Amino acid sequence: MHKTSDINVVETRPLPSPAQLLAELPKTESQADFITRSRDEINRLIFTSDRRFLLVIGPCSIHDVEAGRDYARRLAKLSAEVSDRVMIVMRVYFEKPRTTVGWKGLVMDPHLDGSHDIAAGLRLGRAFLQEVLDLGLPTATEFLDPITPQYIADLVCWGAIGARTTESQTHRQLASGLSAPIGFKNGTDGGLQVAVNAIKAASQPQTFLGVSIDGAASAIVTKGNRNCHIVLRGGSGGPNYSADHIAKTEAALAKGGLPPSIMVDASHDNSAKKPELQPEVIRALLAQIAAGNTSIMGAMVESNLEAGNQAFPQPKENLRYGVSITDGCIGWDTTETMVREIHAALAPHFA
Ligand SMILES: O=C[C@H](O)[C@H](O)COP(=O)(O)O
Ligand SMILES: C=C(OP(=O)(O)O)C(=O)O
Repeated sequence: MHKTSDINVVETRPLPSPAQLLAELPKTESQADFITRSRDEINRLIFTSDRRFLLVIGPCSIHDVEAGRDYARRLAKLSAEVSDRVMIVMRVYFEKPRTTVGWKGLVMDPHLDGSHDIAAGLRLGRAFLQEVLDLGLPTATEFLDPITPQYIADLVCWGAIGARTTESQTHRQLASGLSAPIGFKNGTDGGLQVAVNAIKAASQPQTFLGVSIDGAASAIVTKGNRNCHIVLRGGSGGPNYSADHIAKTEAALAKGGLPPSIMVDASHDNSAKKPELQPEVIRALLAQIAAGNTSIMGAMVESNLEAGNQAFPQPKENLRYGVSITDGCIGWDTTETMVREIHAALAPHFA
């Protein structure tokens, strides 16, 4: 008989079940309290008239947990300094969507050598999220693989569905069952409607295929996640954070029956992938807020210990410490200056 399946499959490697990993690295009671409080606070900033600014900031991806730890410690201090007006949430991104191919993140390839030791990646990711939470920093991540959330989503305070997957039914269904607030990026072509449709789909009950906490193939039945919003990240036609773009986004949200709540990603196509332009994007947003805008509730910034990025793959021993191996970031000095600038600019709203 002709073989008709697994023709292109080389190997199927068993993974621990989500329950096994959760038992190995259990969440503490204080982490659970902190996650719940952080999610509530994020939802207040997204959906109420609370004027604190939600800033999702951190490396494009975590590839070296030692550098990630160093970054998180610095960010925790900075966060405490500005917390009366700015709520800082750290980007702890472990899964990278690729335009074609490339390193897919710490969960998929933790040893950075193409060995794709996913079990080790999930373990490393879960442990690192706990370290960040223990520093008093809420965590943000992108959900890409539909099974990964079972292993880590209980430790995530805010999640993103990326520009390449906002239109995917699989990701909308997934978001409908997630417990954290979720930001849907606009499409890579700049299209807003895909994000509006995604927010609507994710808010509804859904049934889809997934794995249970014990790792068994299951039908997952969700209630719908009502805590979703749009993230503007620019597109192939250019940036989309100008007052005119914000007004168009407000109109698209209103037409979809959604509240006017917008996060702007200062990176990606909003800075033409030139990381050093991110502070200018943030300044433009602050100017709109100063002029009376109330729909811009927060921003996203890609920041690391050192500015820029470095080529990858390359031998691990040649990698420069604290430099992104995915998209370019602003460095720590610029980060501090920019965050303090946001804090100062918001003073009039808290007088
Ligand atoms: O944020 C990261 C990247 O923009 C995203 O993963 C796509 O990367 P790529 O176009 O280099 O594959
Ligand atoms: C991949 C990312 O963004 P986008 O989906 O907007 O390209 C990201 O924020 O890391």
